[in-house]
Amino acid sequence: MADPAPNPIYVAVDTPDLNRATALSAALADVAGGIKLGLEFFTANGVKGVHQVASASGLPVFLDLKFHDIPNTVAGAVRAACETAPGIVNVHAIGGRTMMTAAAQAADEGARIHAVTRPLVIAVTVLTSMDQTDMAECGIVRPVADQVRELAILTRDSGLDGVVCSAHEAAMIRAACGPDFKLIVPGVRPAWAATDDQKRIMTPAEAIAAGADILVIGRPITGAEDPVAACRRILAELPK
Ligand SMILES: O=c1ccn([C@@H]2O[C@H](COP(=O)(O)O)[C@@H](O)[C@H]2O)c(=O)[nH]1
Repeated sequence: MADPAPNPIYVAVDTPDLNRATALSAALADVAGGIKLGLEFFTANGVKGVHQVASASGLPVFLDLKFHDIPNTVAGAVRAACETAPGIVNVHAIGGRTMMTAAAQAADEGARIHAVTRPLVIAVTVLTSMDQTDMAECGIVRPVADQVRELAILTRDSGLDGVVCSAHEAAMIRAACGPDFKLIVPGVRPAWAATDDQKRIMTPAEAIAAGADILVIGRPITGAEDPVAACRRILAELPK
């Protein structure tokens, strides 16, 4: 019999509170596919905090620090991040080809230095909290989808493993970058959840149908009265 599809839900545990993050991650161990730790958690708790959450849940960790700096600095950050044994690390695609290539090479080196499995290296295209108006204010006036497409192709050509994008661009990137290119999709909102600051959103079922490999979902789960029940409810909404 074929292996069942992996649980695609990575819960964004966005809190500076190590005890809360640890308890939440442990509670979600049976209903989530992974834990996503970002800037808020890492700034407060660092490498030790990541180890604590990872061992509490036993789930893979997406270390979402979105590095964007000169190539040498990003490479050093990716090498250092490997100490946390993350399943996924990421950079901003807008940092360009040389920076992304350096990040990919640094993941090889970091995995060797820290004797861990090499993490996937992913690039953020355009943040899901931004729409056409936000982009225009930053001087980017072409359609968001065109910007995302060009950055996704640059990411693939730089040797990275995939991108962070909204579900709106998932099918287009899948067609442009191929079946093995990982599509990690935040900005996911069940019909019953608030939109918050996300602008390019889709429901979990729509995002999977569009081709997402991983759904990053935070507040609809972590802000719920019963986060485990909320995660289960989302899981039940996904196509079987
Ligand atoms: O384009 C992006 C890239 C990263 N994120 C991160 O995903 C989660 C989403 O949390 P919600 O509470 O479900 O909105 C959050 O940690 C962001 O930093 C993103 O939203 N969009």
